Amino acid sequence: MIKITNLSKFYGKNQVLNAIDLEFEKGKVYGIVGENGAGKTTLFRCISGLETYKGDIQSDFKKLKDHLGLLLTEPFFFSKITGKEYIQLLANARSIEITDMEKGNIFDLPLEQYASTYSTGMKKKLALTAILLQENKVFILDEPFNGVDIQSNLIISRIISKLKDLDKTVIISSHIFSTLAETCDEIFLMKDGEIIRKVKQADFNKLETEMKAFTIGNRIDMLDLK
Ligand SMILES: Nc1ncnc2c1ncn2[C@@H]1O[C@H](COP(=O)(O)OP(=O)(O)OP(=O)(O)O)[C@@H](O)[C@H]1O
Repeated sequence: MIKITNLSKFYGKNQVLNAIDLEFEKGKVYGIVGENGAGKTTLFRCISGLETYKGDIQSDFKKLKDHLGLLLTEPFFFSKITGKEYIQLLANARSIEITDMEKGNIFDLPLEQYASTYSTGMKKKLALTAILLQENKVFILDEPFNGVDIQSNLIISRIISKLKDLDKTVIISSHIFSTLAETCDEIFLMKDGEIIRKVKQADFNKLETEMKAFTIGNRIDMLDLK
């Protein structure tokens, strides 16, 4: 279990997270939706220990970040590191020995190639493969479906279901509501750094309708297309 209490984050004078209270349980998949700039990535970075913050993040683990795999929206790789070396590097950080690299190569990536020369989607798939092979207990996936081909998206959906079955905690952000609705047990709606709705599976349809009405209702009249 991860319990976030009264979490706030400022960049200078700009408050980007405001008094967030959230709980994430084992064996559950959570979705975070919200417009661009709502604070999803910042929240993920705080949970992952990459940012300082005000408030409290408690977990069942002595050090949460030793059990957490974070997939960034745009993973970064140093030059002259092959896909294989990158996977090995992350495995070493958890003292895990990978005996059969090809078996773990779920997306069939060219692992002998430098990771920095991969395409956008390939980079995302490599970063995901590496955190999966780390045998983490908690996975935070920032827009995992974005920029990845259809077949790989299906694989990612299957992986998320499998992680749930393995009693892991999975937290995903996505702008594709239908994908989240198919995958998640609970969805949190963020706006301006706050969690404004916590919605269980039974009410996903209602949330989607509300979100669409809000967006279209406010914006469409402003369009003056010629
Ligand atoms: N390093 C930073 N320094 C200053 N401000 C930042 C920094 N990182 C993010 N922000 C600001 O924090 C706010 C939240 O950004 P964040 O990236 O968390 O949003 P998001 O919900 O993930 O957006 P998106 O859907 O576009 O990925 C934005 O106003 C952004 O400009």
